[in-house]
Amino acid sequence: MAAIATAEACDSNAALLASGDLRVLQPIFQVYGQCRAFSGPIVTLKVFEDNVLVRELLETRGEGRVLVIDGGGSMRCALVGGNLGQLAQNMGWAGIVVNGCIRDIDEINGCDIGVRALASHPQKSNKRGIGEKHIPIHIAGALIRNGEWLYADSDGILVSKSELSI
Ligand SMILES: O=C([O-])CC(=O)C(=O)O
Repeated sequence: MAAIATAEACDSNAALLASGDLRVLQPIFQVYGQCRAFSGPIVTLKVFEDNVLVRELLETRGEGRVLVIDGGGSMRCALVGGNLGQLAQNMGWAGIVVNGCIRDIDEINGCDIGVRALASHPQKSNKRGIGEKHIPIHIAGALIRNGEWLYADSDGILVSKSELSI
């Protein structure tokens, strides 16, 4: 997929930024995974210290989409680890953005996907299966809706109401 540079996208889409159709996530994320730049349609998920639904979604075909998880910013456990990173790669997801923590960082850094998360944490999450898929979420100062587009590179992360053209 042709990469769109986030800085260039901001410079050339001032009207979209002003209207809110293009949003810049606050720079709170650490960079993990082999793909420093990635983009795709967004699948949203809201959970709290429970990653059963994360696995459920990553077991479906990614088709170049990006899973964006609102984990409530919890610093008490990891929502994604090496197994789920490998699963995401194998199922064709472009990347995962986590408002929360991840673990098995060395394994995740070997996966051919892009990953952003707040931090690493060695402890696994609960396995109750509680959460909501495909709902609007609010992370890093931005509202994110299922089906919108995400663009991430070394400069930051953008969310766009529709696909951006170069
Ligand atoms: O299963 C989990 O809770 C997450 C994990 O450690 C992995 O994906 O390897």
